[in-house]
Amino acid sequence: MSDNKGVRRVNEDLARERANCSFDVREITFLLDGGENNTITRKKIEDFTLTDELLSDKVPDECLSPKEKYENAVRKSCLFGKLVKDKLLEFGGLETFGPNSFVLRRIADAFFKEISPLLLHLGMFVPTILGQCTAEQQSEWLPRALSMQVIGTYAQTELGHGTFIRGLETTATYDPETEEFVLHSPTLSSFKWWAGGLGKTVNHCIVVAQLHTKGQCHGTHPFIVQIRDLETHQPLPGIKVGEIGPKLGFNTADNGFLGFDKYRIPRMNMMMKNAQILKDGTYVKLDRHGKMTYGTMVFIRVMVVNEVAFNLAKAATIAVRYSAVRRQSEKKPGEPEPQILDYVTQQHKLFICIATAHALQLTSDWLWRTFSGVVTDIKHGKTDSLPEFHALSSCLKAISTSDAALLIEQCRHSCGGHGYMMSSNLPLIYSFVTATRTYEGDYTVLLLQTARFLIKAWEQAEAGKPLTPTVSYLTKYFKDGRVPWDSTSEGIVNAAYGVAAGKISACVKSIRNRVKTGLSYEDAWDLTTVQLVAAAEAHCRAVICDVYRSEAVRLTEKSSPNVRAVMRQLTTLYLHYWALERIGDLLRYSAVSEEDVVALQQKYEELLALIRPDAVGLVDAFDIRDEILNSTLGAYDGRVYERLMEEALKSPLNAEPVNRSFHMYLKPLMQGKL
Ligand SMILES: CC/C=C\C/C=C\C/C=C\C/C=C\C/C=C\C/C=C/C(=O)SCCNC(=O)CCNC(=O)[C@H](O)C(C)(C)COP(=O)(O)OP(=O)(O)OC[C@H]1O[C@@H](n2cnc3c(N)ncnc32)[C@H](O)[C@@H]1OP(=O)(O)O
Ligand SMILES: Cc1cc2nc3c(=O)[nH]c(=O)nc-3n(C[C@H](O)[C@H](O)[C@H](O)COP(=O)(O)OP(=O)(O)OC[C@H]3O[C@@H](n4cnc5c(N)ncnc54)[C@H](O)[C@@H]3O)c2cc1C
Repeated sequence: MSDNKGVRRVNEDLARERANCSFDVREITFLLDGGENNTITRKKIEDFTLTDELLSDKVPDECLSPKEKYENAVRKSCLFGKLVKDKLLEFGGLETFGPNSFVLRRIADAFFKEISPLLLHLGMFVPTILGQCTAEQQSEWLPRALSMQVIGTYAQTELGHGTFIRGLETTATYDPETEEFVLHSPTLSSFKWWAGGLGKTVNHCIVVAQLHTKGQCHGTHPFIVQIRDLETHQPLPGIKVGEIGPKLGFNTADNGFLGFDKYRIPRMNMMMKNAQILKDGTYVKLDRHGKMTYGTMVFIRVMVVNEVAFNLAKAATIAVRYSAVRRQSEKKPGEPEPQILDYVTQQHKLFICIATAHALQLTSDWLWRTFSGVVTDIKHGKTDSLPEFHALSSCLKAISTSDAALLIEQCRHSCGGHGYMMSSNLPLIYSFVTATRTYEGDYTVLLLQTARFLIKAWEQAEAGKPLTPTVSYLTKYFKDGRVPWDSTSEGIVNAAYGVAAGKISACVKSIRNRVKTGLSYEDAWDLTTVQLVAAAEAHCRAVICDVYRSEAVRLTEKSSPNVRAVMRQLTTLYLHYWALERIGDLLRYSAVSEEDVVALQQKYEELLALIRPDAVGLVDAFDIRDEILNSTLGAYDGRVYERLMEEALKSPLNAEPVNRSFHMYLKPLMQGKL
């Protein structure tokens, strides 16, 4: 399925793997895409966007200077932006920012090895206009944003505060005389810091600031602010803006800083869907829930689960194909060197990556559907489902990003030395994904948000009150005592819920015991946070296991027997992997015995052997084109060594036989003349 344009010889081992695959690869591709029609549309979009003319880079990006890299990324962003503007919206209008945006994201990876400086424009500026503006404001800003007349970003985080939004220091003070807001950065720590594209690219940004009117502060609110002249691109008077410097990744995203010196914007530039300032400065709150201005963050947390699933699929594709091509060592004296994929330890490193990519993809699709329901509720004025959804999206964002980053690094390890090459693309995939664990809410902080919800849910269960769907298991496991053990998939999911319930119960006891000693509730909570994070993690793992298992069963109801078999092997592998990883928890909270543990391990190893012949087929089914994979190790044809050499020869250091540093430094050193 993947692109293998031109008739090039496919590596023999890969060809044999494909010939031996037990199922029709396309069938799984359709499942993962959400149906054959989606696959057809995606491929059509990929075919007309991924042309050599748009993508060709004479020198690899990683060999460019930071400035050249940025300029190349802007060039490609404009080509990509024009494509989106001219053609891609035909595929779904504004819906492009729904499910089809995943296709856009996928294609974007062929244009940018790192990040587009315009990612935040499409990823956060436009969604915030949709989520935080009134209809009137949307009609003013949306057409200009979608046609790229205004280019924006989302500037919330400051030098001094990222997590604690209520602690932001930038002020927006309303002046009824002129009907304007005065934006000001009172301290160094109040400078906006991090917003993608802010450093050099954008001319507008959404600024989150403390709103002051009539001598009162009403907390943080979003404002649309023009920061650069549309003609000259010079920063406007009262604006101090620049780029924050090199980072572990994201180096083409020109993340920026921004300070205001009593900078004025019109009253109507406050995004007024959830709160308004009347002309005379009266504050009108429209958000009955209180956290609706955090909506863009919730939206991105949902998107990020899909984002990391896709990136893990890329890493798994690279590592599995490479492991089928690479031969090393010998299993028995004198035997030919085996494919490294034949080492059971290699299978242990990699098959969990394939299964996790499926688990996260199916969970992400489910989360997106749940999110759409919440959005519909909100449109009808109902916000009751928001606390549960905030708890759910927070933990899924935290666990999916953390798992994906660890497993992508595992894919890199599994490729030995060549995995360390930038041309393998594994370092860039890792540097991108590891950032997702931090941005849009740090891992620990988000799990603690989920824990707040879980503790409240436990108290509700105690009081005999009804519980919302994702915590309804607490009623079942409310009583003390171990969860019965049953080694079926359903049994493992139940045990995972039992572990979560046991951990939540332990947290409640800890907090109460600490309060009994005279501590305040806040101090008791704080001292229990290590356990609370673990409880939220256990809850989230149970949800992922449950959703993955049930969605895989549902999706494969009409599949061919072989596809159903391999999909079942993967879900079972995933459940066994996590049961073994968390065996201490199971021993504490369930009735699992030592013999059961031995049986779990044995079954896990059997599953590795069963999946082995289908491993290449499974990663082919992700159907990620070579242009998107961008990898010397993972291309469809498996010409690994040829590609490594071709890329090495593009290094600027190979452009001349002798570098001038020889004459300037080495020779004088050799001759004792330095
Ligand atoms: C080509 C491309 C096309 C398309 C692209 C499409 C998609 C792109 C996909 C991915 C994007 C990729 C890349 C983007 C790259 C980088 C972007 C990065 C951007 C950023 O990072 S923006 C900054 C994000 N910042 C954060 O996330 C900060 C985290 N902090 C918080 O969220 C809050 O401060 C925190 C920690 C939740 C606490 O808030 P606060 O102190 O105000 O609240 P309390 O703790 O007191 O809680 C009060 C109460 O409120 C509840 N609550 C909190 N948050 C929410 C919420 N969001 N929704 C609902 N309820 C919430 C909380 O639970 C408490 O409830 P309780 O009292 O317990 O009942
Ligand atoms: C690549 C990248 C891109 C970004 N893009 C943007 C952007 O476009 N726009 C934007 O506004 N922001 C952006 N950010 C900022 C990002 O949202 C924040 O960095 C993130 O929310 C974490 O906040 P922080 O940096 O303040 O970390 P901190 O909160 O300072 O965290 C540091 C440590 O303290 C711990 N900690 C903090 N609070 C608590 C607590 N209450 N309980 C327990 N532990 C705690 C954390 O767990 C962490 O270990 C970006 C960040 C990165 C890395």
